[in-house]
Amino acid sequence: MLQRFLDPKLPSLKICGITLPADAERLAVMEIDALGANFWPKSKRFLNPAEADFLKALAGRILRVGVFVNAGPDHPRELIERGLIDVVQLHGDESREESQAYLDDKIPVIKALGIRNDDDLKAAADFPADALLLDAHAPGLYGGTGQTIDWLAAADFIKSHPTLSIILAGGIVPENAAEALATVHPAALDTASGSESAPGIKDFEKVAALKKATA
Ligand SMILES: O=C(O)c1ccccc1NCC(=O)[C@H](O)[C@H](O)COP(=O)(O)O
Repeated sequence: MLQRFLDPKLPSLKICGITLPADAERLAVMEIDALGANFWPKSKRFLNPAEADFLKALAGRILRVGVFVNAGPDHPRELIERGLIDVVQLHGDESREESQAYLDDKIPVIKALGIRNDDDLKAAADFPADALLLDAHAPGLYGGTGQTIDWLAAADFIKSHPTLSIILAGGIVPENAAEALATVHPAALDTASGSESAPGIKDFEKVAALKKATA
């Protein structure tokens, strides 16, 4: 599933920040490629791992990504072992070594990077991960801000690094998703605030419009 999700010829959609079992089920029924569940306790979209067993039933139907911020090595692995998630998304200040350790353990890993400028993009190029998620720089918040990054710079970066798998995040909404794909050509789009009616509550009119724009 990860391979299909990251295939640049078939742009994918990841809906991040799900908190409700019914929303997760509906995303799977709609054949959305991936969902993100946020296990950072300070997120407005925090999903308590003790209440996340509903993710098990979605195995094989939708790629399940667990979002972590500076969680250390054990917590993400525990959720993988519990069968709740397929992929670890490191969305904090995690080091190259931490990310490499997931690759060494054959655990799929996405590293999110807050992008301010070209230097941040250059530094991203050799980060060890299955995919890089380019997000807006958000000190203290880390993600889910609705802020966009410089799409033209991201497009240049992708063009000059054709072997990298890049997910574009930050301020993706139904109104700009098609343009984001046409401009940047990422393997996938990722959205949290652009697909909800309130933090952690998905708006399925927006989800349907996002799916249409990425189809
Ligand atoms: O959404 C959050 O609250 C969040 C908090 C801390 C780290 C990551 C977080 N979200 C992860 C995502 O993958 C979001 O989709 C991404 O940051 C883009 O968010 P948005 O601009 O709201 O679409």
